[in-house]
Amino acid sequence: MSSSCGSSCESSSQNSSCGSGDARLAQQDIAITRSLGKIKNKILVMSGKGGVGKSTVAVNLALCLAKKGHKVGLMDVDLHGPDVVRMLNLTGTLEPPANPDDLIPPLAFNENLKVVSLEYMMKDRDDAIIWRGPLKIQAIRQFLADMDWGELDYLIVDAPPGTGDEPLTVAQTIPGVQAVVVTTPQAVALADVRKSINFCKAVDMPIVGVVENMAGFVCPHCGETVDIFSKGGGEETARDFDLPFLGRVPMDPRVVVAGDTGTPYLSSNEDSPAIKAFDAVVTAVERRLPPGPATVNPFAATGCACTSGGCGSK
Ligand SMILES: Nc1ncnc2c1ncn2[C@@H]1O[C@H](COP(=O)(O)OP(=O)(O)OP(=O)(O)O)[C@@H](O)[C@H]1O
Repeated sequence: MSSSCGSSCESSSQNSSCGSGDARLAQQDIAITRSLGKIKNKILVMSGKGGVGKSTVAVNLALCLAKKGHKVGLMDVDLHGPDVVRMLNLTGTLEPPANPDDLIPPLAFNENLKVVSLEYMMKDRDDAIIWRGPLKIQAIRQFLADMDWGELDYLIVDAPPGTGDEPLTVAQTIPGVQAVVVTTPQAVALADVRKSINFCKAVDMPIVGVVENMAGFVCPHCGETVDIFSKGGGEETARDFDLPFLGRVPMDPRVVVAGDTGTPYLSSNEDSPAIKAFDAVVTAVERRLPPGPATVNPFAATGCACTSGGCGSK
């Protein structure tokens, strides 16, 4: 990647003490704005707690939007557990451009979906990244500056759980980014999701809405729903914070198999409760963030970005 400051800056932070640090950051900000300039909607998928299905939601959100004909980018900034490449069974590598000053084209999953993962920075898939915050921040910024996304309706960013360096960097670096918050319905996850919501408020990142994942298991034999992780907590939290509830996705063993084998469930044409649920979530996202001109804060002017006018949310 075309870093302009060489290795002496590698351990620098956003507030670098390197003599040319401020100028370099300003230059990088310009590069990021240019790289993301033709993207209408940027969505950070985040969760308070690990393992609630954030990457699954990010991947399926991207796939479903692409399936509906939108131009979509998917970026995995989970340095410690990048799963997107595996979930999509992407085998290619990022090719450096012929001219080092040119931007790097992301991998194409299909004609509507482009993908980039920080996993491509690792020599070996099983290598562990052992980096402190400043390096992570710099890596994400560099990736944002160097990618050639072109025109997109949606850029979906998958960040690690919690409110650490990665989501913070995304929130502070990507202009107009908005959050989709994923949770499971049980109390321990909900306690953490409230932190995520408060994080969004603190960094002034609008929230598109809350998704409740793993919301009940539909028995394939009798069709009865078993609420393994309790019920309705995500919707209740959304209501408590006056946020749109985007929908609930049930547990489905096929989602696990799909993620493990890299054969995305959403690209199948099955008519299952999980697929219908993902579809409903995507429709809710499309309604709140139409693939038209970008809006920086859809909640600021009218209190509600819902184009149907019927959601009742603030
Ligand atoms: N609706 C679902 N039904 C069944 N399994 C699911 C569902 N959603 C996610 N999973 C499974 O749960 C596991 C964790 O999901 P995922 O990796 O998406 O979570 P995460 O929140 O991104 O995790 P991490 O904290 O590691 O980033 C995966 O095996 C995934 O296939």
